[in-house]
Amino acid sequence: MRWEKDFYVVREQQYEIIIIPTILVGIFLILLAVILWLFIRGQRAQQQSPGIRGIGPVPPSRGLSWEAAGHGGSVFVPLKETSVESLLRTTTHALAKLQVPREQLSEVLEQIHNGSCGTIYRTKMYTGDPAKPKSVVLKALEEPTGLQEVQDFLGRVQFYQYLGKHRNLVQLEGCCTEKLPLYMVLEDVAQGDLLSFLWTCRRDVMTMDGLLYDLTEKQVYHIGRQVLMALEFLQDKHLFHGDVAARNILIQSDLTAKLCGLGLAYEVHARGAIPATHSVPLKWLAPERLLLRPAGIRGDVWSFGILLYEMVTLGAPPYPEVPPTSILQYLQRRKIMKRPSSCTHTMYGLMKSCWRWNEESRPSLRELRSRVEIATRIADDKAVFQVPELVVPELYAAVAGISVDSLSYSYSIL
Ligand SMILES: Nc1ncnc2c1ncn2[C@@H]1O[C@H](COP(=O)(O)OP(=O)(O)OP(=O)(O)O)[C@@H](O)[C@H]1O
Repeated sequence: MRWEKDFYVVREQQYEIIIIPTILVGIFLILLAVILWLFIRGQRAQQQSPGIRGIGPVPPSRGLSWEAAGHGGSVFVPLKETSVESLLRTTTHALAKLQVPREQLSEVLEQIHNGSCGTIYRTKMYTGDPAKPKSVVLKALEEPTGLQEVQDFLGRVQFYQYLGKHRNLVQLEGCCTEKLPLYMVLEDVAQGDLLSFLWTCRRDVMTMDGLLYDLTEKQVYHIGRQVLMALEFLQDKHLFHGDVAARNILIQSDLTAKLCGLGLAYEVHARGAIPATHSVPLKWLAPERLLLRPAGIRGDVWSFGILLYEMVTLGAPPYPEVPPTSILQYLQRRKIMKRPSSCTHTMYGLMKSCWRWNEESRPSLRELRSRVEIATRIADDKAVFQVPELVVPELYAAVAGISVDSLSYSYSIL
């Protein structure tokens, strides 16, 4: 019996000899695995960090130059910052020359539009003589807002800065970007947009704020020529507008035209392509845009033809008999709008050249401008366009395929 007892003692000691080293080796292996995992994770994070921290603009495409895509004049704010405050701190420094002290702006804001990147207000800016404040328009980005929206807004400010001044583009006067709400301060083109002007010309209104509500053929060419000059300016910077329409042209009392609605031009500049989220009313678009093919300045030439149609019809919706969603099929049958009765053959000839299916066959902006200039010489300066029917904005919006909220027409003058 004794030998049996001894045997058990020996076996118990053997277990200890086997189990303890096994546990130790196990712990060692687990520790090694954890250390290895931490090391690999660190390496990966290092490799990925530029992509995670800086979302830069998509590389340019369709012949946009590196400069035009926002790299030439350090136009865009990289999203390196992790909070709105630090982003504003960094960018405000870059935009120092444009900063307008907030106390120069009146606190009384009159809302005039709900724009695509925030509310648009009219207010007064006190720069010199307090008795002579200047009327300005503010595009505002108000709280609550996110980092992406702030970056986008700042990108738009820098886009205006990059564009520089042109008589026929709405001018940036400055900005307030050191804290929220952010403001883009624009010159006030108080008479409003061309579409509202055209609709008012249908009414028995003679003048308002110094603007004569009459439109002759010569004036149509005068406005058209200015729009072409603004487009040439954009083209020289390897840009295009992408949304040429009467609703995106502002006019002054002396019929100076200023192109606004530069949102799409900014998007293309920043991202190198038209983002899928940016919708533009279909009836103004060239076939290549409707077919989602690469767009360019010749698409603006097409829309310029529609703009001429809008002017001679005093703001009628294009293709009134075609539902907006059927416009591509309509154009694919090689159909274009008929000559409005108020339109001369010369002007209709211009429209038709803009509406050539093949974009290369359409005239260049310079060609178009010289044709407009020649046509101006013989254009009628006496007869005013007349359309007796008044516009019902909701009906117009449905036929034109645009949202009624995007119209700036003041109901008070209906
Ligand atoms: N400088 C201005 N002077 C007078 N009215 C203006 C001015 N800027 C904008 N508006 C008014 O606001 C409307 C919308 O302007 P705009 O298209 O520039 O802004 P948006 O909707 O933010 O477009 P986008 O994103 O394309 O710039 C215009 O049709 C006009 O009625």
